[in-house]
Amino acid sequence: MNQLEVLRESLGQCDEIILDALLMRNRIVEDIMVYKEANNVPILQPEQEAKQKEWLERRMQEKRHKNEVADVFESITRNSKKIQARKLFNYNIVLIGFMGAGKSTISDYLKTVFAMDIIEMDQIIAERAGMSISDIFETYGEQYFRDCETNLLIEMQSRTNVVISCGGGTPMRECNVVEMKKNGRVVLLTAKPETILDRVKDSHDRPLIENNKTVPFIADLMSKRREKYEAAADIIIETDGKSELEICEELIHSLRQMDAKAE
Ligand SMILES: Nc1ncnc2c1ncn2[C@@H]1O[C@H](COP(=O)(O)OP(=O)(O)OP(=O)(O)O)[C@@H](O)[C@H]1O
Ligand SMILES: O=C(O)C1=C[C@@H](O)[C@@H](O)[C@H](O)C1
Ligand SMILES: [Mg+2]
Repeated sequence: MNQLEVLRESLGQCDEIILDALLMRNRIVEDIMVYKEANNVPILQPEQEAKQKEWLERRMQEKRHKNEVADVFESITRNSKKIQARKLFNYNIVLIGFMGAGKSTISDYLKTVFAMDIIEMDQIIAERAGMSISDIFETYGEQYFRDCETNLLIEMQSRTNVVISCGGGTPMRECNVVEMKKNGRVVLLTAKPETILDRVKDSHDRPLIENNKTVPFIADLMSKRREKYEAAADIIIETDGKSELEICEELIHSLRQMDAKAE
């Protein structure tokens, strides 16, 4: 063997070690999930990721290829999150609820903890149309916008482990609810009108309440929509006074309970 062949063989041995370690690591990630569920330990422990980052930082001090190694570990972490998510859910999570209930906030958090892809329905429909939601309503009418919502929900049925953050009015159309449920569990996020007002009072991107940011107006619109929201929901989570972590933990727990009953 010449030197090049020897080096290539050594590289191959390294790859074997990495591959075996990765396969073992992935199995352990799944085992941890099983243990947590069986022993009622919180599924989400974000402090654990911070500890792993600190460990890597310490181990790589003064070492060469620090950035390249950090990049590999980032990918390992991201893929571990995806493995955890797939172990928990083999469907999409569809978030519905009133403006300001926290659909986008909770989607972002689920992306952070489970590396799930997010579908912000309003944003995607606006991007595809090349205009704002208000302009779509004005130019093509609400019916057209609702058709876009229905088509996007149908499109998402070919995906799994995606978080779909619906528009506030998406579940008002019955056929949208039918499409959501074909490959998704529907999670209704709620909050009291006072909480909603407090959350949305400083933003100006919600045309339906822009000129009516008062508790009575929000309460009235909410009560008109409540029945349809609740009818669409597989699970309901009250978000008042709860952190993102608490809401997501409750969401995971309730979905898992629901899946266990269905089995
Ligand atoms: N659990 C929470 N605790 C405190 N603040 C929250 C919580 N959830 C959301 N918020 C805040 O409330 C505001 C509205 O939340 P978010 O944009 O996620 O609502 P949304 O349901 O996506 O609304 P929309 O239907 O208008 O898109 C944001 O500023 C967010 O930071
Ligand atoms: O509540 C609604 O009906 C709407 C809420 C927004 O998310 C947008 O989807 C649109 O402005 C309609
Ligand atoms: Mg949103």
